[in-house]
Amino acid sequence: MIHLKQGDMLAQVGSVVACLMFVWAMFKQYFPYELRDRLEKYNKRVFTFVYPYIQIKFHEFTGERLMRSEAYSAIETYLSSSSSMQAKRLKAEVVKNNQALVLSMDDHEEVADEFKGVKLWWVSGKNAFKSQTLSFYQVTDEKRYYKLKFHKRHRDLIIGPYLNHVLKEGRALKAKNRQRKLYTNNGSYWSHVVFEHPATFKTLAMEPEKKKEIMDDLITFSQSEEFYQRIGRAWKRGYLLYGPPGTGKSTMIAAMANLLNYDIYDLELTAVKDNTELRKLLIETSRKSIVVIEDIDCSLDLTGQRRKKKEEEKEGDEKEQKPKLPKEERDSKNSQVTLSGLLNFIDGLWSVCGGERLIVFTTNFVEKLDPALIRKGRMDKHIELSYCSFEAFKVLANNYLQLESHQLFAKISDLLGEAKMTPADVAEHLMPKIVPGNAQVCLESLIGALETTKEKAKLKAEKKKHERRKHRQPKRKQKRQTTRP
Ligand SMILES: Nc1ncnc2c1ncn2[C@@H]1O[C@H](COP(=O)(O)OP(=O)(O)OP(=O)(O)O)[C@@H](O)[C@H]1O
Ligand SMILES: [Mg+2]
Repeated sequence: MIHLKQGDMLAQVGSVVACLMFVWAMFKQYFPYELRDRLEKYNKRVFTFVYPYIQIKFHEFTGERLMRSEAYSAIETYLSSSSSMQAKRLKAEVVKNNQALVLSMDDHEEVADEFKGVKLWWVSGKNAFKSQTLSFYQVTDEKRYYKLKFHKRHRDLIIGPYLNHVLKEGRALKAKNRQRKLYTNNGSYWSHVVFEHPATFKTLAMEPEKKKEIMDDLITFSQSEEFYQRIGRAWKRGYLLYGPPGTGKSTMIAAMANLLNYDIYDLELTAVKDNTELRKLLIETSRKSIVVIEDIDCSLDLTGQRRKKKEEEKEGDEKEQKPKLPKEERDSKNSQVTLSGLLNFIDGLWSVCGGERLIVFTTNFVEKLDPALIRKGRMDKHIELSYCSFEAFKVLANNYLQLESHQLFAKISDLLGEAKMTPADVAEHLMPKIVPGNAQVCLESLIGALETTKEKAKLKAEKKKHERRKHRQPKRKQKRQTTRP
């Protein structure tokens, strides 16, 4: 970006022309009708000849409800890098939990930009209005805007590719700088806290190849805006994380958010009254977000409702032409989130919202879920998080004890092959408790726990076998008695 005085000159030429236009508007009524018409016709030509520049204004607040314009805020961020070099008066804002400072140009400053060899100018301005409200103090409303100026011969380049470039760069910078949030819903309203979970894929205990595959999948997804647009599909991807408690499903969601810089929306379905509320909540999610429904099997009777609905439809067919209930009555009967409501939103709603979104379901019992809910296309990737393998243990040992290898690793490797222990339980033993940093004590404690688990599993299996045999014996006796003459 470069700074040019030409922008000031343009403004001056512009104001002279504007004055002339004003004078013309005041006095044109004194001209004879025919002459006025002819002059009016040439007026525009003269104006564009003298001042061949186009101006576009981007207001900070738009719409009836005066929402902060997304374009304005993207431009503000985009210009922050150039304005800190060019503008003389700057505004400073602290972002990312007081860890970074972002500078943007103050009001009535001007910076120049260049795109594909074409020069253009951005001016920041504000209009001040006296507020209508009665108050002891005089209140003024300030309406800020950015004005973009460029030569009319570059109209197509600027309105198309350049503005796209500005919005894209601005959004990307904003995503990088912003403080991420964890949202939870209370009924149909989201409330949020700052999201600062330290989990990353590096600290996630999992087989390296599986981890790499998931990370690649996520990164590919986040870079595929054009691909999704080309194939005409909403830019979203569904993940189903399943496995026993304590195997890292929630930890993986935090790692996903940290990898992609997304907000997390932890959706409590049981607190959502009906499909309308569900739709409202989902429309309000940000452009880069992960919508999480934990323990989907417990969230609602999602599995049953579909079946019930099918049965109702069947009954309806049988009874044929039964008079329909009025709409309100029908709605009040269905005033709960249904499986079909959830499926509709996964399939259709996001296609109109734009932005990149992940939807993640977690469950301890994948077999309980309705196949329609988790079919490919809805839940694109099914990831099983299971008991701790030796590879996963090595990650935990590195995280907790900063150990790459140890003489006890071989024994632990054997035991992990025979005993089922979750990463959460393994991690519990790796917390230095007695002597901080004493790896030997931690590893021995883990070996003790693994041996106990193995022993317990063995006893359980034997007990089961015994019970099965006991169960079979009376049946055999019964059979013999019935077959005797
Ligand atoms: N794969 C893992 N890698 C690293 N830490 C893990 C892993 N699995 C579990 N942990 C540790 O165990 C704790 C519990 O894990 P987490 O909450 O992610 O389990 P979960 O699978 O979501 O369990 P639930 O099904 O009960 O919700 C975490 O705080 C984390 O420290
Ligand atoms: Mg969990």
